[in-house]
Amino acid sequence: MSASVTGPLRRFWRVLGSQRRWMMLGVLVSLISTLAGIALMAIAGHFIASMALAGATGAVLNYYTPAALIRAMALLRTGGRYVERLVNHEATLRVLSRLRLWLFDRLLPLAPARTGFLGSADLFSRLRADVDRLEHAYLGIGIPIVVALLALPLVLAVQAAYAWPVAVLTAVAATAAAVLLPRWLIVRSRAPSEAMVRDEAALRAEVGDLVRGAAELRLYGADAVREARIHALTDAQQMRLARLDALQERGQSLIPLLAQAVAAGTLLLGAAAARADRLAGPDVVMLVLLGLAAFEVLAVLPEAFTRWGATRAAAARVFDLVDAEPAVEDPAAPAEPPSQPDISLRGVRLRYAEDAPWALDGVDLELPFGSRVAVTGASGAGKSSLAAALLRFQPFEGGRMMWGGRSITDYATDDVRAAIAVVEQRTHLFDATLIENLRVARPDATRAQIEAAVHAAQLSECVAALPDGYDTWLGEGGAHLSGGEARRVAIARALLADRPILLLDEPTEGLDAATAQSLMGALATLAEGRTVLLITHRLEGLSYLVDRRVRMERGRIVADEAVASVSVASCSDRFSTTH
Ligand SMILES: Nc1ncnc2c1ncn2[C@@H]1O[C@H](COP(=O)(O)OP(=O)(O)OP(=O)(O)O)[C@@H](O)[C@H]1O
Repeated sequence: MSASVTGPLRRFWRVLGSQRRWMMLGVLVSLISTLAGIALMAIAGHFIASMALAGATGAVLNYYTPAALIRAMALLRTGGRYVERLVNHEATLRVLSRLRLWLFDRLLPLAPARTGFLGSADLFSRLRADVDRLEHAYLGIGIPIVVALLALPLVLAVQAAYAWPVAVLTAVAATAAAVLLPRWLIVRSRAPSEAMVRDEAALRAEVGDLVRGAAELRLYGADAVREARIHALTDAQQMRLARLDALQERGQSLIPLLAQAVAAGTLLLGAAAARADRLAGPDVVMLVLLGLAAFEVLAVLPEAFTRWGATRAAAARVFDLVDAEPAVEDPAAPAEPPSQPDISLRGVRLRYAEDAPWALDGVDLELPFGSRVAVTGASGAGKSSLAAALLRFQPFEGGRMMWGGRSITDYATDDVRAAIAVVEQRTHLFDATLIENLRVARPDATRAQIEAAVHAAQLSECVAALPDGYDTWLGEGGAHLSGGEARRVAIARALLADRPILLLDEPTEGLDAATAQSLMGALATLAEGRTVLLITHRLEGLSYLVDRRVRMERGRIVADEAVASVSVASCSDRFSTTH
């Protein structure tokens, strides 16, 4: 089979690592039980024919040996099937967990710069549906094909030992069933299978969008258009499924035809050999049954090969994803993180594609440890790009960026990120309990540390009002919290993480003026003793956090000025005065 047909699947095999041992054990047990089934049929046929012949001729027959063999094969087949289930169940679970962990390990360094181009639906589809398909490759494709390829030569060898023309006949028909038919099926099923895998993600995205945007669509009367698109995609998928089913059925109906032809041919050849005294009557029966049993093993191949195209497409999509290079690579020997992360940018340039305009076009900025600077500017000025460069999510191309007196490129990206706490407008809250959401920032935080952070973020009252306190489930995206409360959770996280640099990206955007005002104390407490980099369109209402302001325009810093200090009672001050 050509490399383009097997390539992604071969790579998938290599990814499985030590789990391959379980898969090979599964194949071995399946092979044993399959061979036991074939032998059972052949020996039983031989035995019954011999008994009939002995009855007719009055000859003496040793039936102890065949009877014992039949019993042994029956036990081996039944026991084998049972063990096969157990081993293959274990192997499938191991394959799935190995694949998911492998995929997550490779995806994490790519986020967000390299995974952002995929919609969440597409990413989810690759993580779920494509990996599920690969998991089924083992049971649905691997086992049937490998067992058929290993069992067939053994059947042929036994046939050849009795009558080589019968073995040749079976081999020719088996080649048609095991090589030509699969080739035809793979070629014919490739286009619909690949389209099916691709459209699955599109369908998921459409349905997700329809559900999330249902109110908007209804309001503007646009739901019919969306529904029509979903219907069209569903119909196309149904048609492809029907095409694949028809192909599989056509393939499957050919196998019994070939089996019958082999049985008839074997009978003719066997009868001729029996007449010439080269073969006994019961041997002919055994050969016919051996041929039929061999074709039973081949009968599952059409299904396996029609699945091949979709599985190969799924493997290709998964590899496509993980083969993306991380946007920023770690150095081979990262430097030790500095004790004091002073930041200095000189002529830093950044763009998102080779032919894209510069998002940062020669930025000079000094941020010694403890400085408190606001970066302002209109939409598209380059504020978020500055943050992305600092967080090492995006590489910068020109100039230099120093971190604690050394080039930032000398440090591992994770070490740089570990020094920065981020509070942004859209902090992600997980569909989990409040305490789990807080522990994201510090998995080993003690209860006392969590309570202190919650207190400083002025979230205590909210926690007390929640039905299960810290164990309250927050819902998808923190749906059960108000915007202000969600922002306080983000602040509590940043307090727990306790990092020297604080990056605030529009920390009060989207909140009403009163809620934004009520966050002042918590934000002021969070900012205490750290470098503060505040990214905002408007400094109004946030100037208490900074003492300097730089203004950006088209990727450059065009103004750098002091901000009159505004003092805000920090959370700790407030609490000390009220107690
Ligand atoms: N992920 C991205 N891919 C391609 N271009 C991008 C990306 N992010 C930003 N840009 C482009 O880079 C330029 C600077 O955008 P950036 O988001 O840094 O500005 P901003 O000042 O943060 O704007 P806003 O306040 O609206 O977030 C813009 O032209 C923008 O279109």
